[in-house]
Amino acid sequence: MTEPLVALGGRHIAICQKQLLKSLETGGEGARASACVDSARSSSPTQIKSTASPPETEEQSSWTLRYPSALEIFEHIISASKGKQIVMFLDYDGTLSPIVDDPDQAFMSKDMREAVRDVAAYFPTAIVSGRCRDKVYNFVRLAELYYAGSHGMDIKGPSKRRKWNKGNQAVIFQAATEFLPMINEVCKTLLNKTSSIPGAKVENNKFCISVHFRCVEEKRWAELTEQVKMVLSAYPKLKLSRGRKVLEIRPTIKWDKGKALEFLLESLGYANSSNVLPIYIGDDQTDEDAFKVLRDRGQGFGILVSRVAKETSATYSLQEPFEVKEFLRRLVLVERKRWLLQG
Ligand SMILES: O=P(O)(O)OC[C@H]1O[C@H](O[C@H]2O[C@H](CO)[C@@H](O)[C@H](O)[C@H]2O)[C@H](O)[C@@H](O)[C@@H]1O
Repeated sequence: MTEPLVALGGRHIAICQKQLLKSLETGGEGARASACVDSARSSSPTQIKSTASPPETEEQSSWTLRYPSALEIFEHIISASKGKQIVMFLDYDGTLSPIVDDPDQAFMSKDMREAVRDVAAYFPTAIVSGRCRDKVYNFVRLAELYYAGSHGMDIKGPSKRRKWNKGNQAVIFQAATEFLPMINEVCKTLLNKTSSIPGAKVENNKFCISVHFRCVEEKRWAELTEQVKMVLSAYPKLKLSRGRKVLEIRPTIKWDKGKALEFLLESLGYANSSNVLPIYIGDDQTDEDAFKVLRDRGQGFGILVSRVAKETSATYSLQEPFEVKEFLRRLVLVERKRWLLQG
């Protein structure tokens, strides 16, 4: 199992995750409870006005002790990757692009695109998103990546040739095609039922649907949730979960971002390999399925992007997309150096 590290005053100490959780029991519980209370509101602050970091609370520092910054323990990640092929999995919203009010305006920066392009030159790289695959492709626009849209239910290989693929443009996996008519029908009904709630937005993500409430007055959140639940009561084959100020509707099939990660590792020939180090970076509830898969495999690292303390199955953390970019850049620098040294 890949051993996590804890950063203490700049020093890094390998520590068993269970011991650490036990030693932090009191602080951990507090973090869990308040993370729950604050989830909808603070898991996704509407706008962050200042770039200055507020002083760290006790809760926050015990959380970063449990889930150290992937930038601080960077050298540990590098030594764990020696002799192994890193495979990079990246969520989109809140990971590569900052969270914004309008989902259609969630662009990634030019710098971030460059960082992802560089990473993909050295490591097989996949975007795993709740969005519909075409939409997330239009934001990222890199043909050398794998794309898993609709929370991993719609996977396509790179159209640009890399040494680990055959330039296969065909859709390589769709887990929920029989749900398409149902999703379209529910989408229409939801558009109609939520039209009286200002700010509500229904997004058709092909095999799933997002109902956004980021721009809805807080006093109407419950009403919107009730409307959605009412519509869904006629569709027992669809389930509801919650993301960052969004209600996510998905088929009840046993397929999620974790399954997509396993599917992609298998497609790359790493199903039972110990020579692989998968790294999954994500910020949202649906990314937890992928973090759990890595934890259960005892392989690789899940990195949660969050400014606030949250219960997670990830091993490490990063605070925001800017830090994700730094992490990707540093990985590329190290790999470039390795290649140069190998001649
Ligand atoms: O798996 P992801 O790539 O993280 O997608 C999850 C959802 O992300 C988008 O919504 C979130 O980002 C929006 C733009 O910043 C924001 O306005 C919204 O409040 C967030 O929940 C996307 O629009 C959804 O379809 C995805 O399911």
